[in-house]
Amino acid sequence: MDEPIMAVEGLTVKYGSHIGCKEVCFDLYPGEVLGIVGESGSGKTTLLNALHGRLEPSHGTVKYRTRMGGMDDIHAMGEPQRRLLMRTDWAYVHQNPRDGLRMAVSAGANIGERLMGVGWRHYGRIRDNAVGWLEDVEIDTERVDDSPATFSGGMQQRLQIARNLVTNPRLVFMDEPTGGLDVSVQARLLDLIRTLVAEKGLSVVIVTHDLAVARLLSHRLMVMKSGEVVEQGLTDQILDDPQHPYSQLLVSSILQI
Ligand SMILES: Nc1ncnc2c1ncn2[C@@H]1O[C@H](COP(=O)(O)OP(=O)(O)OP(=O)(O)O)[C@@H](O)[C@H]1O
Repeated sequence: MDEPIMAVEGLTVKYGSHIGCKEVCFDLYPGEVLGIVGESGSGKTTLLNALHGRLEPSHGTVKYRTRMGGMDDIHAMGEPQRRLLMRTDWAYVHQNPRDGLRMAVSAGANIGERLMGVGWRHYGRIRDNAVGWLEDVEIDTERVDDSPATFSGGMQQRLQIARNLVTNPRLVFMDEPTGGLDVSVQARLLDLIRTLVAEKGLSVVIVTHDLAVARLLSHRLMVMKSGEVVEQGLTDQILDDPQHPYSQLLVSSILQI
């Protein structure tokens, strides 16, 4: 079996005396998609932010397997090293594409500048790559010089995904990537994400309150309530036969998924 790409132990975040998330433990393996589900306020975003270093834990560790093969504690490393990971190995897809895109520059530049950030310099190659990615995420390549501000919500989200994946990250964090979109747009986007994740063998941690999204994308699920993980396991197992009363409540609140 592969070695984990991320290992999380006893991760706890407090806001003053208030618990954001408590004693979270899991290993994430290459190519695995982990869904974090739970109602609003259950600690999903707190956990996601602690995983990629934006939030400092009160205790516990998050270790990440670098390309060199070692496991580095991401809270012990310096900010420059974390930023480098964010530019190269990691990607972050925000719920609101405006938080992950630069609206003042063209769609092509949104993709191209990530490549420049990892050292690409040849304009023609950068542009060709950007155009290729627009095709991959089903955006009309004639729109390459348009500002994302002129795109629909679904197009903006697809552009954000292209901008994130162009540098071939190994680990992608997603925060409600289909939230706020129409159901039909959501379905197409989910399909695209599922295809890209499988094709590129990405490891993904995805936060969602939508169990249908979790069912479609994730191999494994973690159910959170009041900052604690109340159940974790294979997605199908949890959704078909939830053991914890809170998971049972979540699942029964969905009529059909
Ligand atoms: N900056 C903060 N300061 C104080 N408390 C916070 C802060 N951010 C979150 N919390 C609290 O921590 C708990 C977990 O919040 P969090 O945002 O992680 O939940 P969530 O599951 O992501 O919710 P949502 O789905 O609504 O985004 C909540 O009780 C919330 O009020």
